[in-house]
Amino acid sequence: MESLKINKINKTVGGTIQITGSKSESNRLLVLQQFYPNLKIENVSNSDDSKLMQKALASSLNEINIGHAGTAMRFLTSYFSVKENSVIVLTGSHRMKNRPIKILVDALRDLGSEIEYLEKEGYPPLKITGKKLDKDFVEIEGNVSSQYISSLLLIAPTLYNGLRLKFKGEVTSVPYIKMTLTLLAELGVELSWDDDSILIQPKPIINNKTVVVESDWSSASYYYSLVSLSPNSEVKLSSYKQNSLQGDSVLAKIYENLGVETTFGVNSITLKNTGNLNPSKLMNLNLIGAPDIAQTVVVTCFGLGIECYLTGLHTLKIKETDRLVALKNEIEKLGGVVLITNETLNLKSTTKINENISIATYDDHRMAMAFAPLAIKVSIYIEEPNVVSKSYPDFWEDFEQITS
Ligand SMILES: O=C(O)C1=C[C@@H](OP(=O)(O)O)[C@@H](O)[C@H](O)C1
Ligand SMILES: C=C(OP(=O)(O)O)C(=O)O
Repeated sequence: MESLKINKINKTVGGTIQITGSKSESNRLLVLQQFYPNLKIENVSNSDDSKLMQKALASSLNEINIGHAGTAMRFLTSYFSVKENSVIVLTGSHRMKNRPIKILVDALRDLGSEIEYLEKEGYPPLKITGKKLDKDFVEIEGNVSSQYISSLLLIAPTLYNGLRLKFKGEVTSVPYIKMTLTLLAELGVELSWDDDSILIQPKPIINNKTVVVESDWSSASYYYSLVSLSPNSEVKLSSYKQNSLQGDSVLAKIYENLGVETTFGVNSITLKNTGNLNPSKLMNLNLIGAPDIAQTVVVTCFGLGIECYLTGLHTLKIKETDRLVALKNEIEKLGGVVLITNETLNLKSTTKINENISIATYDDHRMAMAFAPLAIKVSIYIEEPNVVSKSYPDFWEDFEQITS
């Protein structure tokens, strides 16, 4: 097993980092570019997930393996369903074969798609026979993953009559649905969202358009954590904007309470440790709209010795790993106390952090990146450090640059 030792950081953290485009925005735009070839995309994410998406879209093979990339799996299921005259087997990593997809497949079948399960009912791999879909209304459950909804929305303007999508029950990770809708609207697609229904009008062609992808806010979260834990630190990140499509930009607000001030410049943000922290304060947050920053926030609070109570975490169980269990296991190795349910996490406040602990990463990029900032407090080992490439291949070089 490969493992990376990060020695306790003695320097004040500081520097400037350029992070590539959001993987969520990139993977949406890459699908849309297939429908609208006159769409140009700049600052595309260099993540494995976006490279896998590009490779899949360019592939002439009849079996495509998208590894651990959830958005690629979900978005391509709809994409290949409407790609006429194609028969594709869409598969992924062992974990992907255990991430549910039934809700999306049922919705696509209701619209007329031909999709078969090749192994376990409700899970990848899928055999998808592309065809023209002529229905224009579908109902879908919204509480398991917003990616199923985004996936349908991405093909919606290519359907002859567009699509009316009605939600059953509560909808999770809503900012990601808004991101999809905003990108469609930027391309000129007419749409509306009223209560439990989204209506997308057909749009067979668009005018020439260039979209510059904003850099990835989920990747920025690890610098928020570092700055919060490192007194007097200051880090500049580009290219970011105040009016973001990414729900994880809520970081700026959340970390105000964790001693980090965010200043928006031209295309950049500067994070500064203010030292304004009330260590007795309980961080009580609902992260239903920003599930990917849960690990970062928990580890920051642990490093600061602050109790936190996070809710809205039910989707964490079906991500790259069961992130609730993974967080509990690893924080408890470091000497913390974590109570979890299927949708909440309560970290108790502790003062001591065990040194030289080896953090398991469970094939989850965010486990590796979320625990790295604890090196401000203690020397730590990160197992399988290369997992970071799923979303942020340059993470370790960038981390090294500002911490040494
Ligand atoms: O649509 C997207 O780009 C994403 C939606 C979220 O998933 P869920 O909707 O499954 O929570 C998020 O966790 C994932 O990293 C990216
Ligand atoms: C959950 C994530 O990705 P996905 O669901 O696209 O695999 C993530 O990047 O944290």
